[in-house]
Amino acid sequence: MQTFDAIIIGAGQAGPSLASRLTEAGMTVAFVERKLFGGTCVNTGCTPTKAMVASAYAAHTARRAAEYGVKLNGPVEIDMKAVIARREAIVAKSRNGVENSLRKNPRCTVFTGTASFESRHTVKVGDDRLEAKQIFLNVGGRATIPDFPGIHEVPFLTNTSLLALETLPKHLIIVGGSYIGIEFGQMYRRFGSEVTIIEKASRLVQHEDEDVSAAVLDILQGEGIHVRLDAECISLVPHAEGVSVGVQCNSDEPPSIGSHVLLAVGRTPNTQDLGLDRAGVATDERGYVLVDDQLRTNVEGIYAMGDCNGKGAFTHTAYNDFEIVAANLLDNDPRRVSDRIPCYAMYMDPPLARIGMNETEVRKSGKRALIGTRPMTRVNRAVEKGESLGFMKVLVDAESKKVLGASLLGVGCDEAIHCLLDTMYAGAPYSTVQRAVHIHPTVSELIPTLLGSLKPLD
Ligand SMILES: Cc1cc2nc3c(=O)[nH]c(=O)nc-3n(C[C@H](O)[C@H](O)[C@H](O)COP(=O)(O)OP(=O)(O)OC[C@H]3O[C@@H](n4cnc5c(N)ncnc54)[C@H](O)[C@@H]3O)c2cc1C
Ligand SMILES: NC(=O)c1ccc[n+]([C@@H]2O[C@H](COP(=O)([O-])OP(=O)(O)OC[C@H]3O[C@@H](n4cnc5c(N)ncnc54)[C@H](O)[C@@H]3O)[C@@H](O)[C@H]2O)c1
Repeated sequence: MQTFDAIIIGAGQAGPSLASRLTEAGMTVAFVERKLFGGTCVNTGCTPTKAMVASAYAAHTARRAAEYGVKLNGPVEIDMKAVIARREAIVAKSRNGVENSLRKNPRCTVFTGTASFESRHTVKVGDDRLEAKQIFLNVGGRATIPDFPGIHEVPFLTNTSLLALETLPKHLIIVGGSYIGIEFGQMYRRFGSEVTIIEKASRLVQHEDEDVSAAVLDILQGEGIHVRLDAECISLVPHAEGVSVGVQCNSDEPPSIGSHVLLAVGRTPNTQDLGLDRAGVATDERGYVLVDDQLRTNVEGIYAMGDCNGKGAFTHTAYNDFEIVAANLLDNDPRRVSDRIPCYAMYMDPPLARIGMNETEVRKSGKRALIGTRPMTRVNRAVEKGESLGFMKVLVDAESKKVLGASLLGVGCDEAIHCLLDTMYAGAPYSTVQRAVHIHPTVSELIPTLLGSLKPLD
């Protein structure tokens, strides 16, 4: 048995930073990772996809070159091997950075393998048995593999295996019309694949407002992506061209025939092989570790951070979990999950940025509110760049005058939205941003104008 002050399981977005803080505070740490340092975001999530989104954007802009008065001496061609090499160079730098910082840390001992609990304070990794009073879980999640009829008869792809594909799919069928489906769908369309997105809801990104879903659909269809909605019953059958994806059980709607199928229907937490029952750690029915507002599980000394606790599903929420745990344990600062304001972006082009409540949620809440909307065609910078698709929408509490939330779909909106987000964190009224002088020409400069257009939400 090897004894440490702490054991951290999983090198995702929270664990490595926590290892640093704990060892700086003089503690000894056993760090366990079974596969790739940096976890999902670095290896199979944010970093590789955003690197490929950048390549796809370059291809898209090159195809539009003539609109900008730029001549190309031939059609735009994609070199997938070069796209992948660029992506992998970016990923490797990040992954190696995380791994090296852990291995170089003299107070941190790295174990490679799958960790599972033997009891509340002991964990097994291969032949090693580790013991600590404090144990931190940062085990993340993986693509959900639904139990579709025929699923085991076709070679389906997930976000991980698609990244390993070196050739361009002739026709990529994507099941799931949310973040992963849309980001990959637009990217592969721009690389030259035919793409069909199949979604069971009656609209794409169903958790967004209807006008946002409609604008996203328009943009994707405008690039030649086929979208099939209300797909209630997916089935998979091998086909001479690859795979046939049935969408309905009770009607004779034709299936979609493609060369490859990507499953993008959500994530499953990596908690089933952790032996949580042997430690007595409680999970919900989907396998997410139950935690309180300071990320403590029901067992003293065991904490869960990142996607595996179901309180967030993003890199920034996983990192914030590290900050919360470190602040409570080391800084005598009672930070809490409930202090954070929901925020995220979907990296289609143009990006969709979201903070706080959307219009549907505000209406449901019954709050008296003000709403402002503006099309991106009113943003000079977007027009000058030739990228004026999308719109901005902001909601404000009619009484407190504080920003309730915003949905910004447009070029640069993933950055511009932070002036509203920071106003929310500051607890300041919307007039603070409305009166701020923003730089011309930027996308952010339309936000004061947007706030000047607020009207009662009827
Ligand atoms: C395609 C895709 C694109 C994404 N894009 C974005 C984006 O643009 N922005 C954003 O904010 N989020 C994005 N996300 C989500 C983001 O990747 C995750 O929210 C984030 O990585 C969660 O981090 P984590 O620390 O919870 O766990 P992870 O990063 O998943 O890390 C968990 C680690 O634990 C290890 N592990 C698991 N079980 C064990 C065990 N028993 N023993 C030892 N090690 C174990 C795993 O190998 C892994 O390395 C994306 C996700 C995907 C799939
Ligand atoms: N930009 C980002 O921050 C980013 C990018 C990619 C992924 N992510 C993270 O990864 C997670 C997973 O993303 P995701 O897109 O796989 O999941 P998701 O849960 O966001 O969306 C899944 C989609 O699949 C649909 N679906 C579910 N079952 C279906 C079925 N049987 N047939 C057809 N459609 C079905 C759902 O209606 C939904 O639209 C997200 O929650 C997000 O946190 C984030």
